[in-house]
Amino acid sequence: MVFDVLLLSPLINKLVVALVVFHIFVQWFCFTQLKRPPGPFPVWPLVGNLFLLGKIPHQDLHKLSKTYGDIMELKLGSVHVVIISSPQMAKHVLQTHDHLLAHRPKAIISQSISYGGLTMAFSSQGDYWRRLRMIHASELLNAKSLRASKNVRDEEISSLVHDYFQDCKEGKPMDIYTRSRNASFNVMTRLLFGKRYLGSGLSIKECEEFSDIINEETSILGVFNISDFVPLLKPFDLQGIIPRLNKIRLKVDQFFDKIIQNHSREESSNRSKDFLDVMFSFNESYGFGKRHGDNVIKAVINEILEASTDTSITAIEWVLAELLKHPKFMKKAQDELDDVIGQDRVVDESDIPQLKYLQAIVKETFRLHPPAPLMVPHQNMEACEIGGYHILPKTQIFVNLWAIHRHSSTYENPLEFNPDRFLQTNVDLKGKHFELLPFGSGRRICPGMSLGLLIVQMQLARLLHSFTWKLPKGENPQDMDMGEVFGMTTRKAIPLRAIAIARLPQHLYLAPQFT
Ligand code: HEM
Repeated sequence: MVFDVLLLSPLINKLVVALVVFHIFVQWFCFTQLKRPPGPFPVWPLVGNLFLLGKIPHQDLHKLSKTYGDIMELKLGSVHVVIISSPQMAKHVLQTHDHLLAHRPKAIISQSISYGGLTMAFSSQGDYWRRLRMIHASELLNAKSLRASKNVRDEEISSLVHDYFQDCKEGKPMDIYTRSRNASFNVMTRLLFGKRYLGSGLSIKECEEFSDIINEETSILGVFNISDFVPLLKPFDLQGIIPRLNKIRLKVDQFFDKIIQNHSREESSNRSKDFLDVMFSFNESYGFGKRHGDNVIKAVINEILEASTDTSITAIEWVLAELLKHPKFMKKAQDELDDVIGQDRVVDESDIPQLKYLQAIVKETFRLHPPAPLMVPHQNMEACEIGGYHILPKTQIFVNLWAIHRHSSTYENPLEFNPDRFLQTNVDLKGKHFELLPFGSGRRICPGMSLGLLIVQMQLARLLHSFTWKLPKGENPQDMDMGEVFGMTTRKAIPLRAIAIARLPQHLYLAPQFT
């Protein structure tokens, strides 16, 4: 109605046309004065290049990079965005100019979920962020802490294998993502505050509460919020995001408040120190009051749970999907497991270094299906240069792993799933080889890389060693849908369901005795 009135007025029409022409002229002028990265032209007022992005942005950006190059600039609404699509350019961003480009943009959803930027991923570089990284490294994620928590991982994986074994007798297809997620959630909640939450035999109400929170958070974190890019639209909240965020925040508050209270009550008893205790000391050292301190704890614990489970389970689901699609690689992995482990014991974490083929499969899957294909956006506060191009201050930098991992300068037949390509190379996943960066690189590199890798490699080793996997009757490997759905992590659009058939002696499937 409003648009109709506007369009009917010739004067307003002329004014709009004049403004658009002026806007395009200003852009052209600025563009020719400074050497800015190439990008689609013209850039429309208000929306910029927003209409170029569809449902799966990393794939759209990959296509655009074929026209505009390995570094390109887009304007999404009023925000300048630079997209990095080659290993060489990624090295400029994550190594050469890392110190300038490791800030984070403030977005409505991430600010709310992180209690206003109190988490590691969404706080800007500075003392608070540095100290958070330090305590994560020294108290939870370093080699010594990982060795100390081995029994927790062993128990949860054995429990997962036991559950699969019980259910596989019926020969029904099983949902891989949900089961695997429960196992790694339990690992994390036990490390963080000494409690198992998800899975069989536990308080149904608490489990459901917890599952709900996590599902809602995962789903909203994957929403592309138009108000972040077109601030004029912010008051209208066209996607109805604010009420959803308020609801989530209330649930997260209630859930974690209970955990913090129970933990404080148990303080006097003789339990061993966990990560919540570490966070209480962190708050004390900063002199945070009760209210702010509790928010810090809720934000940080919530982030670890989100960051650690969805990413690793997404990877596990993709590996199994690729192996079901390419049974010859599944056979090679199982032959290796039989050679190294045999069939009269289960896999142990100490076996992983010898499982070279399994490691190659994991690398190849991370290459084709990086769980976070656009990483977490970086930002520069000051103007700088990348690869000879001028970058305006406060530009959002997206490193497109999906494009980098398919770059023809590095990979032969880049679209083909072929783990053998990693057998003769020294390329690892630790952020030093810019052609394979599923965990990022530089100062923002994923602090949970070692734990994430352990979860992925161990679950896969146990699942492949313990079971033969088949697609449900009537489903053909060649016809398997490998489509993606964009979100906080990029999952398989059609969740994988597969049939497991036990392949080891029965006593290797016993339920663990939880410590
Ligand atoms: C397969 C598993 C995982 C993958 C693929 C993964 C991937 C990533 C990526 C790509 C980033 C962004 C790097 C950047 O922006 O430059 C990141 C950041 C982060 N990850 Fe992970 N991650 C995994 C597991 C974990 C685990 C197990 C934890 C915690 C226990 C964790 C905690 C974090 C945190 C806190 C950040 C933010 C770091 C910062 O901004 O300083 N991740 N991860």
